[in-house]
Amino acid sequence: MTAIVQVQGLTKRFGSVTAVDDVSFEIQENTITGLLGRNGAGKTTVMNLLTGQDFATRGDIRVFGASPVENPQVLQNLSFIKESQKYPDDFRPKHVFASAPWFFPNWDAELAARLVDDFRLPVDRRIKKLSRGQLSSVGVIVGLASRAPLTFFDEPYLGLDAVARQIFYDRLLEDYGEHPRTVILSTHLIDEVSNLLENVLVIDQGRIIMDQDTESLRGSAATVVGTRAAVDAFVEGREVLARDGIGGLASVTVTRLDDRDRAAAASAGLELSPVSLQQLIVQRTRAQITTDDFTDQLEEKSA
Ligand SMILES: Nc1ncnc2c1ncn2[C@@H]1O[C@H](COP(=O)(O)OP(=O)(O)OP(=O)(O)O)[C@@H](O)[C@H]1O
Repeated sequence: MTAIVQVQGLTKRFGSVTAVDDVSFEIQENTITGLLGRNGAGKTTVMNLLTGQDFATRGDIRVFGASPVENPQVLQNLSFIKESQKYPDDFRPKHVFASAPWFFPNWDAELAARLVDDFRLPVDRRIKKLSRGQLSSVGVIVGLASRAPLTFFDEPYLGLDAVARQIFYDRLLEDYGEHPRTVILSTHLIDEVSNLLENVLVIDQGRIIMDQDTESLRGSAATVVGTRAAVDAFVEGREVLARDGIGGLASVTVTRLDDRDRAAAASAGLELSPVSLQQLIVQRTRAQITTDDFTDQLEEKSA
């Protein structure tokens, strides 16, 4: 495995706001990674830093082994698709696609044409007149057809309808299968993309709170359902991510169940159900907040 992105002790401050707080991580070549987190968590800031669009306050970033800042060798291998992309005033989608080969050496015009059909994009209409979803599809087409060795999608599909989003996921997977590359995707639609993602990086308040492959993450927790007494007895002493219940029934999400635990749950008459990636991330993010609050309170008390 080759690390395409290597980040060490990265911090970005905007005045008194610490948007990225001393984070370190790596992203391996030819993988699809989800950069996930709540609003304002720091995702766009991380992407801006990795693509050389902003300067770090502190820390080290290596992309293809070098700093991305003003580095054409690195930048020509990147494609960064973001919601706030600006185009010249009189540009139409056909102008975007015609100029793309200048920026992207691997540009595939045939793929772009196929995607234009898939998304039913009016290529002759001025960009300013496009609907929200049509504008997003311009970005998605550029991101896919550019076939950049390292592609960033930052919330690429605002306004895209469910059919168009599914087309994006399907085409990304197909094309990635034929032309492997490294993709970093930031999104709030975690369950929709969960089958796409091989790794997840979860950022919260500027810190990485999860850096894991999706497979092991999925297997890391399960929800135990049954009578309250049996569930309580089973989960005692375990790490609990979430609790729910009604009347005499309880539903508790716990981590790290091995085969023996699963057999014990079955013989206690309990049901185990898998936890979706979205549930897991929401629960872990909440657990982190609670732990942070608790630590803050302790620090305040001891001050
Ligand atoms: N130029 C700036 N000046 C001041 N604060 C900023 C600036 N850019 C970002 N921030 C702050 O940094 C934090 C991280 O912002 P960022 O845009 O990276 O979050 P995000 O995870 O992409 O959020 P969202 O999911 O809402 O798009 C936020 O608190 C934001 O308000």
